Amino acid sequence: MTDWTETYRPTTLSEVRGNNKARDALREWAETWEDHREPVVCHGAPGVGKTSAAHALANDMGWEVVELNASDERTADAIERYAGRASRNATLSGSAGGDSGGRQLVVMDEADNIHYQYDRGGAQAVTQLLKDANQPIVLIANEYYEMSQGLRNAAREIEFRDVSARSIVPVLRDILRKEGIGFDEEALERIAEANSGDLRAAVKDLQASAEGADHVTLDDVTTGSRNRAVGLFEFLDAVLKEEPAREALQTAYDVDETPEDLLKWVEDKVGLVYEGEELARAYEFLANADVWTSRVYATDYDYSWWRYATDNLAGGVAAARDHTRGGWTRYGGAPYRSTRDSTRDEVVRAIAESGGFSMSTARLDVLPFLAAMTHHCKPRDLTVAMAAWYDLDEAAVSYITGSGETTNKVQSIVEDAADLRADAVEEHAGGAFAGGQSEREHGDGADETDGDGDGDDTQQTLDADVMDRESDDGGDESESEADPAADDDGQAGLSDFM
Ligand SMILES: Nc1ncnc2c1ncn2[C@@H]1O[C@H](COP(=O)(O)OP(=O)(O)OP(=O)(O)O)[C@@H](O)[C@H]1O
Repeated sequence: MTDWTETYRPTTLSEVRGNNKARDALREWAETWEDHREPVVCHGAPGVGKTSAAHALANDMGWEVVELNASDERTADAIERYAGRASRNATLSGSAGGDSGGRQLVVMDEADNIHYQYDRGGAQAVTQLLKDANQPIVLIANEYYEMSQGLRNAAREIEFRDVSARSIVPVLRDILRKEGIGFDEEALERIAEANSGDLRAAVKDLQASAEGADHVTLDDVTTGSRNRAVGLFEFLDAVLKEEPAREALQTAYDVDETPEDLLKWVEDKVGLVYEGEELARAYEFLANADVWTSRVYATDYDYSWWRYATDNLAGGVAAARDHTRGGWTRYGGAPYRSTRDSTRDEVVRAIAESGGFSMSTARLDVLPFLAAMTHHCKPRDLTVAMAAWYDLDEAAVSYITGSGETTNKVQSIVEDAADLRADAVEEHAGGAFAGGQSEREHGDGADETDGDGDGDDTQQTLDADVMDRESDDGGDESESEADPAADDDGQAGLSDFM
């Protein structure tokens, strides 16, 4: 059975129900876009039709749609690609056929999750790119005030309100007519009221109630079977501030995210609200949740373990709280770990590709090994060789070694690695990456390199060097002195990690 929330998305703005004022404002924004060139932000609760309206608008204008998720991709890069200068050139050259032809409507979902801290150039760069964009951009957000003030000022605001039951009923009626299914009016009213404000949830309930029926009566309607979709910030408020354990758990079930993602959010934000002992108790529940989510993978994707993860991350964390709290919390963007995860994914990919490993071998076996061997960038020459071999940037070296990304130490390692790579290219010879180690004494096997220039020598040398480390770990005092951040490196002898 097809998903009615997709099948019956309005194809034109005039079919968008329940938010006439917002709909008209959106149309006016698009029709005058050439004059003002502002982005627009459509905000409101989940399921009220923001995304549907943006797509319907594009259809009316004859614009293509490019969908971006603000929390998935490096936002500045994504905007640059689709709405920066280069994209204008490409688009204008192909837009000979009239005013609207060739335009792309960039629809950026989850704009309240834009992850500024780790994005190229941060909030200002994103805001500037939006201001200079050469394509119309619609930002979609649930929580307007979670967006930075700069971003809010840079974009026109259109608020989508909860859709009234009175406006939901005709949408449901239309769908059943198109499906050729009869209905009692009161059945539709019941569904509309039970999902107050959330059109998408109402359409879902309608489909569930009408399944297999040729006439929907009040008895077919299971009201309260699901609540309206809950946004992430509402969920965080419920767990961290407002609801007792049982209700918080129920709320967690209504968020459209996996327990893994919910765990990242709670873990990242709990410190903004909890303190002292309640924070410690909350972390215990989060650690449990982490164990349960890992068990899903350990059991070849048995997702039934997710239940226990949700119990812990929602019910448990809510129970860890000493008292309820009011007020407004600025939760900020997507969790820190998601950026760490994307760095990790890049590192794992680089290791897998150059080593010819599977991703899981690279992640589970090789990465921990490299991390242990180069802990806090010690030994330095090995760390340089590794960075050269895998072509790692500062974030990746920092991820593997545990040293701060912005320290001189990491930056100078990446620079030296770049030199090594350049030398290797120049010499067209294998073994060049091992330059940093050339003065070292290699153990058995170091000279078994094949010299065929494909870089295997480097791996051999790295391996050999690694073997040597057990008895030789003292060669980097100069680095410690040069780098104030190296104080914590005293223990980084290789033997500690073998
Ligand atoms: N006439 C209509 N007007 C608006 N939405 C409709 C209409 N008919 C059906 N729908 C359905 O209502 C739902 C509206 O959800 P939509 O995804 O647009 O909301 P949203 O506000 O963007 O939510 P989110 O913030 O979760 O992305 C869609 O699934 C759409 O199919």
